[in-house]
Amino acid sequence: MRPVIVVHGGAGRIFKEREEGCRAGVVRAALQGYGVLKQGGSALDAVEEAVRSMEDDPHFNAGCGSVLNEEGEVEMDAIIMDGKNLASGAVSAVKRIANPIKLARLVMEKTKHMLLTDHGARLFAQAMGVPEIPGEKLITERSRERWKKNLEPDSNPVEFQKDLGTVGAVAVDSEGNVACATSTGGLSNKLVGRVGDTACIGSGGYADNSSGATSTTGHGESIMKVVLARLILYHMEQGMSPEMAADTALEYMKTRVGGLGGVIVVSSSGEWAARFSTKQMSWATVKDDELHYGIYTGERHTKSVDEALASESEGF
Ligand SMILES: CC(C)C[C@H](NC(=O)C[C@H](N)C(=O)O)C(=O)O
Repeated sequence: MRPVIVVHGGAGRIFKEREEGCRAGVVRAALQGYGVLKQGGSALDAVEEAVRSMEDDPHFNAGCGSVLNEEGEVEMDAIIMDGKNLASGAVSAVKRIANPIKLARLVMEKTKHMLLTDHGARLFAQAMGVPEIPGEKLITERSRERWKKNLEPDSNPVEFQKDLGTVGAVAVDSEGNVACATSTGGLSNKLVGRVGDTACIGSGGYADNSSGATSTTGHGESIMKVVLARLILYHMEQGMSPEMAADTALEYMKTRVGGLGGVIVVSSSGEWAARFSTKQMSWATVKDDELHYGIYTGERHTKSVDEALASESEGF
């Protein structure tokens, strides 16, 4: 089996100033995840690495760069899932850690549970020796400015949720195992304690070797209503291609509950798709040593991995 990785850096509107940073960020994440797969690493290791890379990148709404809740704090959700045995781990409303995706993986591997939240997740992180960092380290100038602007009485709630950047990855490895990972700061100026789709199995992501893996982004409450990630895999089980399944599920979410979003999909046989009903979604994929990436509908750049790695080391 030839390995494949697909990543996204969030759906919605991406403002011009952030476009290049997003393209570079998803490309870097895809190349890093692919590097893991090429060295014989598992799909699980690859999606964790790709998501970790984007959590560390302040251009995205995950880890450093997360949006703030109504009280001006970062609260993050993340999930990881192994298509081999349907094991998964998630955390919700976690604060003051650099990489929620790593904590989600620890929940999967070191507990009998699947989702830990807030205070309990914090105790678990301490027990696992995950360092606590000052909350300010996760807050960028951009997210602070956005939060302040959203608090103004004449602010427009539609503008609140533009240009965010949730992150996710799906992969299939050389043994044919699939995995997914998703991480987010959620929605801007959300209520304290709001948990979105990202932490919820079947909504923010799902992975099953018998069909494939998917990671989602978009309006979380809509994604949860239609259980978007699992819905896509259901359509694939019924015989649809990843692209058709993604489009059908996104269309259903739009017509049934008026929600917009984006998804990345890989099938166990290595077919992939990156589809969205929003204006934009940053995405990148590597298959057969070829990198593809884009942001707008119909935009697709292609480079060989060698060429991409060379421009990476020159600073992209
Ligand atoms: C408004 C949307 C289109 C922007 C998108 N947000 C999420 O994916 C949030 C995540 N699903 C949640 O609800 O917690 C983004 O961050 O790019």
